[in-house]
Amino acid sequence: MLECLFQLCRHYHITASPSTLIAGLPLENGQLDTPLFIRAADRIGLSARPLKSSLDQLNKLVLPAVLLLKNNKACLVTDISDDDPSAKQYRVLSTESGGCSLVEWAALEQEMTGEVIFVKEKHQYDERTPETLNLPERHWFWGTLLRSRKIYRDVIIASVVVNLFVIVSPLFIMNVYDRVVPNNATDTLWVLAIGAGAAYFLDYLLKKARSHFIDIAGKKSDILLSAQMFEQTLGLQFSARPVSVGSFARNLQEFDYIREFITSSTVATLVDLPFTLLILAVVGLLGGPLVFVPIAGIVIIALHSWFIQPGLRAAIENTQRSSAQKHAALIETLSGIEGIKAKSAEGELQHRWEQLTGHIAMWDIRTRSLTTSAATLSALVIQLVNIGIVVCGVYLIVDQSLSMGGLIAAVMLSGRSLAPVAQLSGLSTRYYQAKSALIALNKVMDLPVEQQNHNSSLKTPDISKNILLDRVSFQYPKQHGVALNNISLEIKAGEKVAVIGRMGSGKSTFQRLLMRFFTPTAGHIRVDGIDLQQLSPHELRDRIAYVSQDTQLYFGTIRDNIALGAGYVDDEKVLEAAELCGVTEFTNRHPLGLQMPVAERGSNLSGGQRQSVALARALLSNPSVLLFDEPCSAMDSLTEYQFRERLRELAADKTLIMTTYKSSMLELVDRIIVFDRGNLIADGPKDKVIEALEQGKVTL
Ligand SMILES: Nc1ncnc2c1ncn2[C@@H]1O[C@H](COP(=O)(O)OP(=O)(O)OP(=O)(O)O)[C@@H](O)[C@H]1O
Repeated sequence: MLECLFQLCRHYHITASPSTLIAGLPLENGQLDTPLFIRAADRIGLSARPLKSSLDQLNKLVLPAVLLLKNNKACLVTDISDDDPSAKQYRVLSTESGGCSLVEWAALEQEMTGEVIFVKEKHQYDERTPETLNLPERHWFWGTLLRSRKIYRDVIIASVVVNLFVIVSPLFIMNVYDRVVPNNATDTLWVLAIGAGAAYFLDYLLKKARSHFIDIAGKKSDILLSAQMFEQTLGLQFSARPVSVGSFARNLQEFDYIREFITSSTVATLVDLPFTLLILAVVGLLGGPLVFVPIAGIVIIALHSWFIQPGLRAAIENTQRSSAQKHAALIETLSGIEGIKAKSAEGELQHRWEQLTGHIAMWDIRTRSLTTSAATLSALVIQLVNIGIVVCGVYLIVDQSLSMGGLIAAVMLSGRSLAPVAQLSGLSTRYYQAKSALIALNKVMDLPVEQQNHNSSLKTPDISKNILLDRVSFQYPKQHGVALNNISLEIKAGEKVAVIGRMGSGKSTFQRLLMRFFTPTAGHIRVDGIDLQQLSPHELRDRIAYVSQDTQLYFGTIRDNIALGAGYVDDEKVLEAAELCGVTEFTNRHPLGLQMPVAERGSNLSGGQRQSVALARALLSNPSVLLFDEPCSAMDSLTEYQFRERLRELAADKTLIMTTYKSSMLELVDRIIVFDRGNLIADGPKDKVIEALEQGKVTL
């Protein structure tokens, strides 16, 4: 299917490579399925719709279409030739050569599964036709909820009927008191009872169906929204990365409040709220002026809810902010526990933790006390309204303007009219929690991501070509001073270069810019004459073996960690990379070999072992550029020696750019670049630069 999508790109003249098309998608075994195909197509401006269709139903006007074939295969049909009506032929784009072939009806029909994905280009306006009415863009949250609008429409219809049934019971009781009892009409009683019973049974079914539908809509939105949020988190530009991982994670977790808000109880209360007016109208019809008693009750509850709003808002805001702070402290402590223990700083952190917990508890209690006060007041008001209705009703009965049955019906109905209003305070708590969570998430969703348009990047040229830095400067966001200052240099294909300099001189920053983790604040980086910004970051990174100073390993096995991001790879290739980087030195001693478990962040491995796994991972895809930041800093001298010798062979036909403090590693390079405080202070053949350093002509 990926190949069909790639062919569709060619068909519609969209520039995108296969790796850009699937970048960031949750593929299973490296394959696209129908939902993922639709997602991938949507990102490049194509609209894809899967339908069940037979080959005969396929009309050439709706082509191109992707035909799903047996054995998980697919083909792209671009035309139907019906010159000869007895033998229709289908023009199928060949995925290998990009050429076309004509396939007979019978051959295709035999292979088809019956599912066809119709694909068309979404219309794109260009800058010559600017927007005039500034129509709102589809919001990530509301737009997703809108997708379930049909379900919510059914929920509203069910709610109307459910609320109509609310008046059944009071009317039944009224008729029993006013007509059945005075006339001993037991037959009528049974007719009424059966009618009311049937109505209640229907009411039960509708309520069940309503909550089921609300849950389905909520679940659907939940899955879509969570996927969008995670995609956004993974795609964030490095420059927009949150200051605190812990509080960022907490903000994402607050999505739970939104989830709660869009599920059953809240939505049902919200939908029931307007029907209070209908029930009040029935009370008015039955009891005339009696209706003013529940209205007074509603006004008191609503006013109380309104008065507590500012306090509630403040309490919820403070609870959520302090929870984010607490979460940030927890993550920071857990990730740096060794340093804390080494300095016996547990007490300090414990103090900070307890202070935060106390602060959260204080605001939590405030939220609860406000919500409870509203709930208690509502319960009191409902009781008082009942008494009020009975007292006023008796006067009306004495006045003969109300029947006994009418009074009982009015008491029952007024209780029902107050029920949704009584939930207002609980509703507003959930509303503010969801609103605050939505604001925090809106900020996350507005952060810039690396690749907004998956079809706007150029296909990455072979980056084994020259890499040129043209007056490149870079300053980290919210930092004083530049990390790199006006750097111009060219690294030729196949060159072996060491980047050296004192700590903080900009060596790692230089590599991060080459990886496009950050964009230069001035100047340009070009690969084969093309600005790095025009290239797809995913493709670019696929072609560079990058190993950073902080080796990152993930929970799983050594094999999982080596094959990370590579999709399906042969065991042989994994073993080859593992041997090359010295991983087998320690996995061979383990009973599980390459299946040896790795704890989170690789905490069960030594620094050197982590480094060798990271190197094996980088070298697995046989890239054309090797970009290493202190590759052997944590290795013992024997492992380093063995790695160096193997790297010498491996890097023979590749470009090697390596930062190092180890003079032994300089054996691998021909050229040395020296940085100092972000400036390029020396660049030349290895021997000359070393000589200049020794003679003090270049000082670090
Ligand atoms: N993520 C970051 N955010 C803000 N500033 C940073 C960041 N990373 C590095 N810096 C700053 O940029 C400058 C260059 O750092 P860089 O990591 O490139 O140095 P380096 O030469 O690799 O140092 P070392 O040899 O110690 O790793 C330093 O002043 C550092 O404080």
